[in-house]
Amino acid sequence: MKMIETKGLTKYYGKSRGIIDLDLSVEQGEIYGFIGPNGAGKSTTIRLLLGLITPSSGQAAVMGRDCVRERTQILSETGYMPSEAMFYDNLRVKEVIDLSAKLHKKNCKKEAARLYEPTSGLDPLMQKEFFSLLAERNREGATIFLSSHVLSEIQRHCQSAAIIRDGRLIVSDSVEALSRTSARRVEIHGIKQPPAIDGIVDIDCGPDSVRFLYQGEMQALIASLSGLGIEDLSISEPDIEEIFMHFYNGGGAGNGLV
Ligand SMILES: Nc1ncnc2c1ncn2[C@@H]1O[C@H](COP(=O)(O)OP(=O)(O)OP(=O)(O)O)[C@@H](O)[C@H]1O
Repeated sequence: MKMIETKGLTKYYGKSRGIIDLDLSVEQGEIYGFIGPNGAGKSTTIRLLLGLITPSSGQAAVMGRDCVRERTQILSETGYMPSEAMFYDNLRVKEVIDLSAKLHKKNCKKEAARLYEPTSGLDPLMQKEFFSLLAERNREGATIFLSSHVLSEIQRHCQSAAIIRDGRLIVSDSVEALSRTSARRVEIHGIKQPPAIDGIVDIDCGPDSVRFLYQGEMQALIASLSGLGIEDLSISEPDIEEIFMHFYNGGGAGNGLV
């Protein structure tokens, strides 16, 4: 069963854009990441899923229930923890999670779906506790929808994810597919400028080294380096933050990774 499904979901606040034409699909039992910068539309989407606001157009369903007509049932079966909950300093993470469940249902183990906007204001130890509790709830059967602007967090804890920017879906896929790229992070010591070939972005020149992202034939890169007096060379996979920054910025919906 689809735990969350939206089709063409759109919300305008007067004339200002909330989200536009959002299609999401979250399977039962997933920990699903929802990634986007500030103002992208993450909270708007969650408020729509909980039926707290009504869409301008399009549909949304949680556990097969319509988010407008069946909002009361959705609220009684879903846990929601907004990021602001973390500002109650004297509550422990577990207490906040359980409180959000108890607000709606006595036995949180039976709870079917949970929506979180969690980690602002959490110190690293609390974050660790938070994610281990989420994993525990997930093992008990809860589907988790985790909204965040921290990509590495999503990469570590989610199976699938959607990336949203300026109110629109950029891409949704398994985290593994989202992290896959042919681009490489290259660091070279002994030169001050990158080699003169195509496919080089994000150049960072040091006094005796240069770092960049390279997308292209490895042979072409190696050939371009010959005779440059290189002392050391390392080639590694870029992390998901770099992939997002350099290969999703400016892309439209449906763009695949490089
Ligand atoms: N009540 C409101 N009235 C008018 N505009 C709003 C309202 N709530 C949100 N917006 C606008 O909708 C857009 C999406 O905001 P939203 O809060 O959903 O983004 P977000 O991704 O959750 O951001 P953040 O990570 O900062 O919480 C923004 O441009 C925001 O200014």
